[in-house]
Amino acid sequence: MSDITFENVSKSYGQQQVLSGFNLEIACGDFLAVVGSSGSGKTTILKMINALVKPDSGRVLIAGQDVSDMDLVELRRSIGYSIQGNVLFPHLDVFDNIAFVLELLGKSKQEKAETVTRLMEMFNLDPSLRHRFPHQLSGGQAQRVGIARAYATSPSILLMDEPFGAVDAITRYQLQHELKAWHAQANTTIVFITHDIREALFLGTKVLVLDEGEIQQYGTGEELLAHPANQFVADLIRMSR
Ligand SMILES: Nc1ncnc2c1ncn2[C@@H]1O[C@H](COP(=O)(O)OP(=O)(O)OP(=O)(O)O)[C@@H](O)[C@H]1O
Repeated sequence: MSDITFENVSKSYGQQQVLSGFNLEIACGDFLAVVGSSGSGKTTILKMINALVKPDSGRVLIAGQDVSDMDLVELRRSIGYSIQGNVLFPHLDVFDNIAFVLELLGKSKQEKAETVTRLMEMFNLDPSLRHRFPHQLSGGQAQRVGIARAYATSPSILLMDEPFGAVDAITRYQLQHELKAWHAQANTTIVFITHDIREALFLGTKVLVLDEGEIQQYGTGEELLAHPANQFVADLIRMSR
């Protein structure tokens, strides 16, 4: 497991400043749910952790090491990345989608088979789905395959950008419960982006409320519910009821 630190990070896209002097400490093994309005900088923060976006100034550290000094292949291997919607390779079946990175790493046939079997069990995918193609899966199954693929190398950090945004309410509910139960017994730090404060409060061991690149509140769900730091957080929580 690794802790993640943002140290005085600033980021602009052209004229638009998204983050300015941003500081954040994410502890090992936490499930951090980041919630905030559209355009508040959530995805920018997430992508800085796996160096898809680079800060203009300041540093992002994983276990004390600046990500910009790390080997990109190593870095991305140690960080799983799961995003919303249709992310599977359409021409590969479930097995090959999940085994994709293992194949790149040159793992043996047996190792791939064992890992895929374990991951399918872990993420509640029936073995009969092994040779289905993405278009033959339900939205929930496809999302589970996407998460299994992101977790194929047993990364110590899993980044999830609205992974349940594209599925129906019942599937979303199931996936939320499965993910929460799985995290409770996994040695993985999760950073999970959502628009939904209810989802954030349910899943997060910590919740970060963001607005226009500024942290409005950072604490446990209980802390947010009992002591909203400002009107923005109070309004957000009112919406969840
Ligand atoms: N590559 C880019 N080029 C230019 N502007 C960008 C780029 N990426 C993001 N932005 C802008 O930066 C701001 C923050 O974007 P970001 O994706 O981090 O927000 P977000 O909170 O994840 O939004 P959403 O919830 O809508 O996905 C937005 O105004 C967005 O339009």
